[in-house]
Amino acid sequence: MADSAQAQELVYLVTGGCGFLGEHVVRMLLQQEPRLRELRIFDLHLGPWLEELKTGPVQVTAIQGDVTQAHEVAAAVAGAHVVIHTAGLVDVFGRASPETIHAVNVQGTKNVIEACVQTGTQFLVYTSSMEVVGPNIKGHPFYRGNEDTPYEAVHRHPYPRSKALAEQLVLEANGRKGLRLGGRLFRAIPASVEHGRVYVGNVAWMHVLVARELQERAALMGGQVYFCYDKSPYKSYEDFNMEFLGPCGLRLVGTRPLLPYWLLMLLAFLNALLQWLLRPLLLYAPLLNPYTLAMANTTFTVSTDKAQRHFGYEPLFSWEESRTRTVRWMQTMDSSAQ
Ligand SMILES: NC(=O)c1ccc[n+]([C@@H]2O[C@H](COP(=O)([O-])OP(=O)(O)OC[C@H]3O[C@@H](n4cnc5c(N)ncnc54)[C@H](O)[C@@H]3O)[C@@H](O)[C@H]2O)c1
Ligand SMILES: C[C@@H](CO)CCC[C@@H](C)[C@H]1CC[C@H]2[C@@H]3[C@H](O)C=C4C[C@@H](O)CC[C@]4(C)[C@H]3CC[C@]12C
Repeated sequence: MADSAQAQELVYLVTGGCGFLGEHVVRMLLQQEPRLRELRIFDLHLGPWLEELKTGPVQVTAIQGDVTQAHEVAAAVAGAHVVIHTAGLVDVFGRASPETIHAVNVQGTKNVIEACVQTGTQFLVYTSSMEVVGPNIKGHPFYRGNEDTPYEAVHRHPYPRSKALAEQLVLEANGRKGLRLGGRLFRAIPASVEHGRVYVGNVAWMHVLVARELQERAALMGGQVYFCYDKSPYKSYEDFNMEFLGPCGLRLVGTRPLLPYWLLMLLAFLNALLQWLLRPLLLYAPLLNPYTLAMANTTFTVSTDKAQRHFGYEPLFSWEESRTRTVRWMQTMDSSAQ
């Protein structure tokens, strides 16, 4: 728990607070934000683990709600000093309709912004996504770029489109008055295709830090975009995954893709066709579709220190700690699944 020497007077709201990132943000706030008086956790699905948080000095308020419902959002936001908006629908597999993705990611964000404006919450931190930038539909690589690197962001897929629209809304609102195994995997992606990954604990820490520093440095930080980053190595999507799957007993076969790209693309399109044909009967949402294959085969990594320069961000977890914690998390997930 955070040091209680400082006055506890702040009310934080975390939307999507029971999600993968949201839970880390919630726990990080309780550990790292000494000024916290109340922590509101707003989510469509509340987790049972929230109960264990209610024994500490900070008032933890669980709110079951839907960001697409403006009145529910307004009620949750009212009186909060800071809102960290992570609630979102992450779907590149075709599980949800484009309309649903838009309703949650765009309209939901609109509702959060309007609630902040209407109830006078000055500080809003929004969790965007690398896909707001790319890879674009032309497959242009983004090689170790930063927030200022020019890149033609062109999207047709519902998820990146929704994230780009939502991010734009947030930026436009800035300044508004009145916001295991022993298996083998067969390489399918060239090892040379770098993909950016960041440990969730460092992403959560960056959210907490930016929310705190934004209150003191609004002139500098307001309206800014910050890439999340840490010391995670630059690797292909599959090689990076092996950092965690290897210790769990899996092995990646092949130094080069075992199947030619055209065959993977054919399989991806067959999956998309099957998804379309089966939709009236059942939800078929495989990992491999034209969009995910293009994502996995397009170099997209960042190299920046903007967050360090603007608000002193340094990753809280080293690469070694991040890897150890992730492997441990995977092993607990595997044992609970058995
Ligand atoms: N996981 C990633 O790799 C990644 C990378 C970049 C950005 N993001 C962004 O981070 C945010 C969190 O992603 P995550 O990986 O934790 O996903 P997640 O699915 O684990 O968490 C999302 C949370 O939002 C909640 N939610 C969904 N719809 C809601 C609604 N209508 N009303 C209220 N709550 C709702 C879900 O119940 C869930 O708890 C998202 O905005 C996502 O776009 C995720
Ligand atoms: C072709 C397969 C052989 O192994 C590999 C398919 C991998 C894909 C399922 C993933 C490749 C890139 C991933 C996405 C990327 O890491 C960034 C994302 C942004 C974030 O906002 C949400 C998750 C995701 C879209 C992520 C999803 C999984 C991939 C497409």
